[in-house]
Amino acid sequence: MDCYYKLPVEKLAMRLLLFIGLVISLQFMADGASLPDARCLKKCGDVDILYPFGIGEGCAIEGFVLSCIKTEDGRGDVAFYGITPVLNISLRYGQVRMKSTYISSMCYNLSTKNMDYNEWLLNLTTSPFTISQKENIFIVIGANTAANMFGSSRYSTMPNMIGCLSQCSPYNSFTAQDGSCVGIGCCQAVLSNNISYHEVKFNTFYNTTTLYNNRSITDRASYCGYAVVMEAAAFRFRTAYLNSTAFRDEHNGSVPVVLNWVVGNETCQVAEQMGDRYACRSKNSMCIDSSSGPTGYLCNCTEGYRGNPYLPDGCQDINECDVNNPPPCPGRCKNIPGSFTCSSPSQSRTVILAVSLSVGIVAMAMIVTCSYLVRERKKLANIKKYFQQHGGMLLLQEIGLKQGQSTAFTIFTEAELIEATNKFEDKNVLGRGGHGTVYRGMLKDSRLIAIKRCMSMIDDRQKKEFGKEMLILSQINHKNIVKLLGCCLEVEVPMLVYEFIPNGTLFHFIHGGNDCRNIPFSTRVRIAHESAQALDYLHSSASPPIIHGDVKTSSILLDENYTAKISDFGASILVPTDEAQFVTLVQGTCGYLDPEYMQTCQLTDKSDVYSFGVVLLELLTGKMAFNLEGPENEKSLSLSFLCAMKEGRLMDIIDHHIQTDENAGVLEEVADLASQCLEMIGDNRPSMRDVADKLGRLRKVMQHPWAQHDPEEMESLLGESSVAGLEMVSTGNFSMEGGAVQGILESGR
Ligand SMILES: Nc1ncnc2c1ncn2[C@@H]1O[C@H](COP(=O)(O)OP(=O)(O)OP(=O)(O)O)[C@@H](O)[C@H]1O
Repeated sequence: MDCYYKLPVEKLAMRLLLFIGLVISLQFMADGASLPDARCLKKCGDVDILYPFGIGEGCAIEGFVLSCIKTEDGRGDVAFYGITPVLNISLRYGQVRMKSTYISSMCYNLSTKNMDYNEWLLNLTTSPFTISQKENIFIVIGANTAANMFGSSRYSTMPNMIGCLSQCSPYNSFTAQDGSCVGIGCCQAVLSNNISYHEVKFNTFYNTTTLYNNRSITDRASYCGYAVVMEAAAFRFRTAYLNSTAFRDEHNGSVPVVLNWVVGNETCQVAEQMGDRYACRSKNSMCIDSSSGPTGYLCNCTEGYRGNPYLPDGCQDINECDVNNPPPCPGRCKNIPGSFTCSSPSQSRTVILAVSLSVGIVAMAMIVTCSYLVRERKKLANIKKYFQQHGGMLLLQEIGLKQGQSTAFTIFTEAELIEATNKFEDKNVLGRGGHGTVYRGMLKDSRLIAIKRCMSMIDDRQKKEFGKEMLILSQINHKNIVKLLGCCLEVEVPMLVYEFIPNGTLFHFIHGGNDCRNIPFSTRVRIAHESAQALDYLHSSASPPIIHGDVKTSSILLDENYTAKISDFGASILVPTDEAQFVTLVQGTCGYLDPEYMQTCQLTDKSDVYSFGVVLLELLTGKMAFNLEGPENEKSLSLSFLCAMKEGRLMDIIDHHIQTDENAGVLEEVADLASQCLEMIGDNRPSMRDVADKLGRLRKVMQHPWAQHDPEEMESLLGESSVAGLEMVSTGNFSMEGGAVQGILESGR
């Protein structure tokens, strides 16, 4: 608004000098300042209370104690410094923004017809605060107002005086304008330095008395003049301030003012030596000498940190890579304490590649290790499972009980057998049977072994009893039976470990090569006798009795002296003690199978006798038990033999190598014995004991050729009348027995 009226100049000497609530006689040092604890308020109203400020004693450094007071309407809180409300606190710049009610004014008093002067002084001398020179400005508002500000600094004895005159029409020819404070209705002057004390004085020569007196009847305007130190950025002149109370009203009787503050009364250099009294507590903080005076200092967080430097650990690392948008590097940004590093895109790629590669390798190594561990664990679980499944525990118990007895039965680990056979190498295969493959192996103590690795598992009943049965079989100790040394139970299908018999099978001996047929008769009878003794032992002396179940020339092995050794009885079964439980297991080999067993499916010791009869026939004839390629009536050796016997053409079928005069009698006896073994009805067959005895006697006869010419001698040798009719044979070379067989074979070649 324009100032049109000229008021008589009247000096109203009303000077209000108030010593304000901000006058604080404080030692605003950090001396022994207590740190705020959890109960100290962190906020009051909208103001964040940042240490060294605090609400109440114990929460602030001396001189920075604020109070949190309810607003008049009771709705909110306001932080006060003394009687002055705090607007906000800046730690970084060491400033506090406050509401200043120290607005000096001069207004025309209707009753006294004079000007009323209301002048303020502000004394901050003993406080840590100074009025910021940079942020504040001295303002004089009025149509005809002149005011001086007398200021002083705590640090200087030099007074600081500023004067400002504001005039506008009608006191001069200029009209005031909104936003313009150039001496027309509004005058402003910068402070010469940071001041800790100031007082305002109006020049009474300039007043609005004339203007008031000249006003029209209806003009009720209040023509006041104002003088104030306030925040420059918060002030914008309006002409309405000239003829109304708008200036005071607008700011609710107060204006913002910015104060500087410092901690301590010393310089950084001194403060840093003060130990506990040094206010910069955070380890990532630094001291800054005060810019508002020669002494006192501020604390700031060092570069790369932010937070409150006045608190221990108050300065926290800034993650520059996160906070900067765009990020501070074109490549890969990596935050490090107090800073960050950048790697160029290509470096980043290399790093990424290297990292991914290492992560990949580590992951791979972990996967391999894990799968190895899982495999090993599974393997161990399987070992345990199979071992238990196959009756290993029972077997261990039994072995424990039988300790001290002569049995040397071993439970082999799979690893031992793998090592012994060089990982079941093909060149160690001794032969492949119907149930599996047999490998030669050598144990650590240089003992040779034969390992039977079966293809399929035995049935469930046998599974449970397997270990136990193995132990029973291992106790069989007969010179003509292959010794079962042990077994391996920790695999799905158990493996059997036998003593190694070096000279192959009887089958191979008879049918194997061109000269093999030329086996002396005595050797054949010896082998038959030894085999019969072994079977008799299984039937009669083993406890419990054992049926071999698969007697054939390929399950009779020959040792280094060509002594017969019955093998493969691991597949045989123990004779059931309960008669009702006759075995219904179908086993045996074509050509050797007991015809009665074929009908009844009941395997008995007489089944072994029948099969042995076929072995006898192979020894006598040199023919195979079953010849698929032969004519119909000659396919089965037993059938063609029985036929020949019946038709009286025995010699047609007997191996011509052994058809000598001296052999004839015993030959017929053996043939007769074979035919008895081949009886259709099991009960009509002799027992293995009978067969073994007879073969034994026949061997004696052959060793005493003279007896063949003396029926009495013969009878006593044979020990039975049936051989009375035995045809006497001339003396042969009977000395070529046992260990001499090899010599025979060699001389026969
Ligand atoms: N203890 C051993 N010592 C040396 N060789 C052996 C031994 N046991 C078996 N063999 C060899 O392994 C071959 C296969 O044996 P296996 O007992 O599996 O055969 P099979 O009796 O012919 O067959 P099946 O298991 O069907 O009865 C035999 O023919 C023999 O040559």
